[in-house]
This record gives sequence, structure tokens and C-alpha cells, in this order.
Amino acid sequence: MVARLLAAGAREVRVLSRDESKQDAMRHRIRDERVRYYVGDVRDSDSVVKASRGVEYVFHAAALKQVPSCEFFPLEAVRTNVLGSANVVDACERNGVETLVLLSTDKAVYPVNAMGMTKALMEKVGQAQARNNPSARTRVCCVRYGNVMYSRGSVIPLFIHQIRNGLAPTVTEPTMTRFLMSLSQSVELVEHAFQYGQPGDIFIRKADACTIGDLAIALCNLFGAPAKFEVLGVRHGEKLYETLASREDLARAEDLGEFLRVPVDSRDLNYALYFDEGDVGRDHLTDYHSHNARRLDISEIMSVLLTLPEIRAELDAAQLTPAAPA
Ligand SMILES: O=c1ccn([C@@H]2O[C@H](COP(=O)(O)OP(=O)(O)O[C@H]3O[C@H](CO)[C@@H](O)[C@H](O)[C@H]3O)[C@@H](O)[C@H]2O)c(=O)[nH]1
Repeated sequence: MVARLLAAGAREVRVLSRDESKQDAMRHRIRDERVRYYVGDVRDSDSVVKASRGVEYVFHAAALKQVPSCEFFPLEAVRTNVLGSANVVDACERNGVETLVLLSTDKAVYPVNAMGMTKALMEKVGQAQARNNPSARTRVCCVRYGNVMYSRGSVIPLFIHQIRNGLAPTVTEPTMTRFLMSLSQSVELVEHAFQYGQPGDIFIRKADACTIGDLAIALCNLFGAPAKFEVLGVRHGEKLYETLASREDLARAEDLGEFLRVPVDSRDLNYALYFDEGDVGRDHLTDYHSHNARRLDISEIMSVLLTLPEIRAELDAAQLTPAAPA
């Protein structure tokens, strides 16, 4: 996102995060005087207010995002994902920020784990700001997407590490499905919300899905390893499939081709006014989830993986020419 903003000619980009070491690594990688680094924490309102003073646009990606660790420390997830996000919303309004985009996840839909529940509440905090303050200075909207391939701490780099060290990848449950998105697709979704979002909108990117067993085999094939994996069993708080849009979302959604736009339910608390009309339009019986989305087969997964620069770099490092997808 920072790279895209710089390329688009931003005068200044501020990065607020807790980890000075990651900031230092980024400073060396990006080498651009327009990037300013602020050490702080979304849990500390003061640090967010200071970092967002004089800022026009804010992209809020700070989160506790590992499902199993949020299960063990749910209050930590509440502090960062819910209260921290509320601090960001408040700081933006206070400083007259024009647009705030909140980054959410498919795990926020019908959530079963603390990570998803806290992200769902973050969506609610953003939407309540839009609904309760029609004259708000800040336009708040949300994006929701599935797994970003090769993101830090996720399963693809783990499988590659295992395969490159001669180990069989450890698959939790082979039939489990996930939506697959590239980093650039997720950034495009954020940019779309930033450009076109109305207050309280949630934008969803449609995506293809695959089973984790097929993903492991596709990576074994690419790295020339035997096509086999070890089965671990489902981890704490995990779902067999993820839902990008609920049937309730779909009843209100506008189909934009690659994206769905779910506008905020802008009725006020005076429900009597709506008694005659009711909440019409709930004609969707199915959700949009990773079991009923388009399913990639092993050779399609291999082709998708080969489009990622990170996978190409891993193959180069292993001095491998990729096996052609069958
Ligand atoms: O050793 C492992 C670790 C994970 N998995 C599976 O791989 C899939 C993906 O796991 P992981 O990469 O850890 O991602 P998720 O737990 O699905 O969560 C990621 O994807 C979400 C979007 O759905 C984001 O919101 C989260 O921040 C991000 O961590 C899941 O089915 C896991 O069960 C394995 O099979 N073996």
C-alpha cells in the first residue's frame, strides 16, 4: 500500500506501528524521504491522534490476526481489533481526516473465533460511525477479503519452508477450503473502497477458492517434492470454510462485477417507522463462501502460485525451474 501511494504521488506517507525493527527494515527497503515512521499503538489513543494530525487519508490494517493466538488471548484481540479500531475512528474524526478505510476479513462473517468476532465488531464500529454521524467529517468504509497468499505467518510460506527442508507439509484438514487472493488484488480492493466508498460501505472482492490439501500438493509439485502431506487436525477456532458475504449482506449488496458493495443499513432505532415496510429483499438463501465459490484444481492453483513474485523468488532460491502445471 505504501509503495502504491508513493507511486501515485503522495506528498507524505506516515506509517504508524509498534515494531521499530520492522519499520527499520521497511526504511531500508523503501528509501523514500516522503515516508515518515511513527512508533505507537492503536491501543494508545494519544499515539493515533498525534500520528493522524494533518493527514487526509488513513488505511487501518493494524490487527491481531492469528486465529489460534486470539483464541488463547481474546481480550488482547478486543483491545487491538475493537478498541484500537475505535481509537482510529475517533482520531480520524477529531483530526478531520477525509477518508478512513478499515481492513476486515471473511472470518468476520458468522464468526466462531475471537479473531473473527473482534473484526466483526470493528466493522460495526466503523458502520455505527457512518450511521450515527451523518455530518461526520470522516468518510469511513470497510473492505473484507480472504486469505492473502504468502502473507506473513500464513500457510504458504510455512509449507514452502517445510518442503524445502525435506519435510512433508503439515495440513490441518485436507478438505478445508479458503479463498485465495494476491497481495495486489487486496490492495486493489482497498483502493476501490477509497475511491468509491460511501460512508459505512463494506466492499468485498470476489475470489476463487481451493482446498488446503490441493494447495499442499500444488506446492509439492512446484518444488519437485513427493506429492504427500501430514494431517494435523483442525486448530483452535478454525472453520471448515470461510464466508465472504452472508445471505443478509447479499440481500442488500450491489454486484459490481469483481467486487460486491454492501451498503450500511441506515435505518435508525425508531423501528416503528419501518413496521409497514419491514426489511424487504431477504431473498438470498445462500451465503457466498469458500465451499460454493469457484474451486481451483491443483494445476490451476499451481498457475496462480506462479504469478506471485514471492513464489518465483523461492523457486529461484531453491534453484528450481517450476514444473509446468498439468
Ligand atoms: O500448519 C498449517 C497451518 C495452517 N493450515 C491451514 O491453512 C489454511 C490457512 O491458514 P493460515 O494461512 O494460517 O490462515 P487463516 O488461519 O485462514 O487466516 C488468515 O487468513 C484470514 C482471512 O481468512 C486473515 O484474516 C488472517 O489474518 C490470516 O491469518 C487454514 O485452513 C489452516 O487450517 C494448515 O493446513 N497447516
